[in-house]
Amino acid sequence: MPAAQNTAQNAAHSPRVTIGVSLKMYFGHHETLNWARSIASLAARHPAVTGGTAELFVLPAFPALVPVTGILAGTEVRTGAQDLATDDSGPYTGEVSGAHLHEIGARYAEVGHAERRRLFGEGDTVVAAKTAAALRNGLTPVLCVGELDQVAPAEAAARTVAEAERVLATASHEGPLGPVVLAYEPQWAIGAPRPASPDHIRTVCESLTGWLSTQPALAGSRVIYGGSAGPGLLTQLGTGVDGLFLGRFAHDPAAVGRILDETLEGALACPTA
Ligand SMILES: O=C(CO)COP(=O)(O)O
Repeated sequence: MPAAQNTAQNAAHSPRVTIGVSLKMYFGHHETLNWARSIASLAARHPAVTGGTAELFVLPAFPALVPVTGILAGTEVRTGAQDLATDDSGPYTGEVSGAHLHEIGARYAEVGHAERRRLFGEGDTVVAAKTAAALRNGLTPVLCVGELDQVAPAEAAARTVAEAERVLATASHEGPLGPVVLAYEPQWAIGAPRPASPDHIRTVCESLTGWLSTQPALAGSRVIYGGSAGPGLLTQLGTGVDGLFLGRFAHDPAAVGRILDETLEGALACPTA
């Protein structure tokens, strides 16, 4: 397909910027619902969302998924879970299956976050099994990848592409792959005062995008950056990344509004097919 036609099709079918928010375990229940109401009202009127320049997804805690999905119904904002089980039903105390999540309206499931790897001992095998569980249940995996220690951008890119390749190759043994959101989150930049440098982020995200372009089974995937991301970063990044994965800096809905404003500024482009 000629490049111009391909670009035109992307513009027609996929929003240019993907903005995800994980609330982690920061908010109580009522705080979560109030935040979701603010995001619903923002999304209903913000031209980036209503005009399709930005797509927004939010990942609340499990108990808030049903009410938050209800609050956001009628907007273009989708919801998802911060985790899911490797299996679809059975004796797995405390777990929530992908089938259950899809049934209640979730459309995304986060897997492989650094906090789950570090605090809950999840390794590549579990992350791959959860990725496969999301895909077979109609959920888009938000697969977090990223180097542990701060290293040079080229080394970070090599490690991160290798991680994505490893996890997705293992997931492919369980079933067909499909579009994923690859969330590049350098582990050292999570919960930090500031994000990785724009040069670092661009180098790694462009490598991930380049690798994805060689993987037809993952066509339609996106590459977003997370790790102390907030207002101003998209503008600094310009091209080379498909969006952001927000944590603390989305707690103030006004900050989400400022980030959506940035998606309208025109300097951003979507390099991912
Ligand atoms: O881990 C993150 C998103 O999943 C990033 O969190 P912070 O932006 O709070 O560092």
